Amino acid sequence: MLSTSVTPNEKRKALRAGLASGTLQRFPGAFTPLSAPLIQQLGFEGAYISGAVMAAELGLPDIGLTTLTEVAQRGREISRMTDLPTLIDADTGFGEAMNVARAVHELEDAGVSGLHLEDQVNPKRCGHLDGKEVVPLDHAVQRIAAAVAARRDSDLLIMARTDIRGVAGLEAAKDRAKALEAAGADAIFPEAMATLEEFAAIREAVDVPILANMTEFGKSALFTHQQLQDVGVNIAIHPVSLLRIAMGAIERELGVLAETGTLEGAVERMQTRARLYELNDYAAYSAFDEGVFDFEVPGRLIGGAHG
Ligand SMILES: C[C@](O)(C(=O)O)[C@H](CC(=O)O)C(=O)O
Ligand SMILES: [Mg+2]
Repeated sequence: MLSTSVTPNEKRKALRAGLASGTLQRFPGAFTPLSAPLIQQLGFEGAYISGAVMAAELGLPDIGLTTLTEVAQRGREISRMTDLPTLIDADTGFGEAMNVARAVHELEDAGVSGLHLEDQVNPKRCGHLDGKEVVPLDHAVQRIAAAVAARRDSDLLIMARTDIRGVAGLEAAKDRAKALEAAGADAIFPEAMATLEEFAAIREAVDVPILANMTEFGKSALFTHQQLQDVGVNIAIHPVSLLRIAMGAIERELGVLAETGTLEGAVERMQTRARLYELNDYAAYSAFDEGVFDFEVPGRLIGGAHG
């Protein structure tokens, strides 16, 4: 009820343990706070909080227009709704090294378990588009070093994302991954890897956990969790999938309403009221009410029907 009873530090420790377990950690993108308990109930190991989704929900393209305030707020809203670890997209860190430090503090206070910082120039773009640019190595290293130095909880996971593969190829991605690991990154997010062999090459290049981004309509084929685990990937994200599924269904059913004037025929495909109330733990609130409003003072019942 209200919020998870698992503390941010407990989630951070769970994230690190999962990444070290040798079992692929599966992190679908929670596109709303309500989708976080669904991810948990279906048995996934964590929830990803996508920057592209936050931008899209605001009707913005994924080019770094969301503010740290908006991102931290969403990180808090989603993290409070699940016992699972949450990994958030911190884009390029909202500016230079000092801005990165501030972003780490705000996201840490929001209760996320980990964050990733990318080496794109500002304004950034989706990592699966062409025409990206990355900052020089020393600038990318500076961002990670600033983040590692700024965190107050040493269990907060600082993940370095590099977009350089799409700019300068796989060898450059291996070199940059090593440098970012040396700068203190706890994990590496090699963006837009094209094949399983490329993931295997990054796996061989670094000792820290690596992430696979299984986003649709991008540069990577949609490998299965088993395929990714077999080449040593430690965590797979499906960042925008839930938003895409939801918006696809919404567009289809709204079309039916526009055409027929009723959604009667769509009800069977909808989430039921009962299921919604399960997800937001409605019963716990009723129990809380009863406990509070039927509080008994000797000789007198306060609130409820008698208060
Ligand atoms: C992972 C990502 O950074 C995100 O914001 O979710 C995006 C996802 C996408 O655009 O499909 C990305 O740059 O890959
Ligand atoms: Mg992003």
